[in-house]
Amino acid sequence: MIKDVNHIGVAVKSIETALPFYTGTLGLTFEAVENVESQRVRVAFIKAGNCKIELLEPTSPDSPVAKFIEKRGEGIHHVALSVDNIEDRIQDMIEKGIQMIDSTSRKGAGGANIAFMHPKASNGVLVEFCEKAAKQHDN
Ligand SMILES: C[C@@H](C(=O)O)C(=O)SCCNC(=O)CCNC(=O)[C@H](O)C(C)(C)COP(=O)(O)OP(=O)(O)OC[C@H]1O[C@@H](n2cnc3c(N)ncnc32)[C@H](O)[C@@H]1OP(=O)(O)O
Ligand SMILES: [Co+2]
Repeated sequence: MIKDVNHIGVAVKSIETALPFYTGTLGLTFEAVENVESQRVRVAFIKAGNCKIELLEPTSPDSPVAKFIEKRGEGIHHVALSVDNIEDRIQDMIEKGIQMIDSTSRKGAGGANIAFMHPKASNGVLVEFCEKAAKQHDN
């Protein structure tokens, strides 16, 4: 089942430069920063009620986020939806003819299982399915 919006990914050139706007100007709470090697990004999570903003800073020039910034500049990169049973959700999409970038889940930030849908399949929006690691609590 698709439950709610887990986070909004925002591509930034530098977390250090971008963070003060979210924490200082907007007054939101910084949660954690983490290197996600498999995606070649450093991420910072900022709590916004029940949702999060995920700042994505590329750690390699050929990473998806670096390519995105080069083509489109900084900005909203993806919408992550919380799901139960991610492998079933992926299969369901594939059966419905939706182009998934990941046909099985990968490890994302905080040990979550994640999978991306191609933006061409979802009106130009990169959608991430996100299944929380067993240890994580709800938000
Ligand atoms: C840490 C983790 C977590 O939350 O736990 C994360 O979020 S990691 C977040 C970072 N990881 C990822 O994004 C992994 C999944 N993404 C990818 O595999 C890639 O970025 C693709 C989405 C397949 C695009 O790669 P590709 O090499 O095809 O690049 P490309 O520049 O040629 O893009 C092909 C077409 O997709 C569009 N496109 C590219 N990135 C897009 C995005 N974020 N949102 C909407 N459209 C996008 C391009 O403008 C282009 O459209 P036109 O053809 O019209 O010009
Ligand atoms: Co994400």
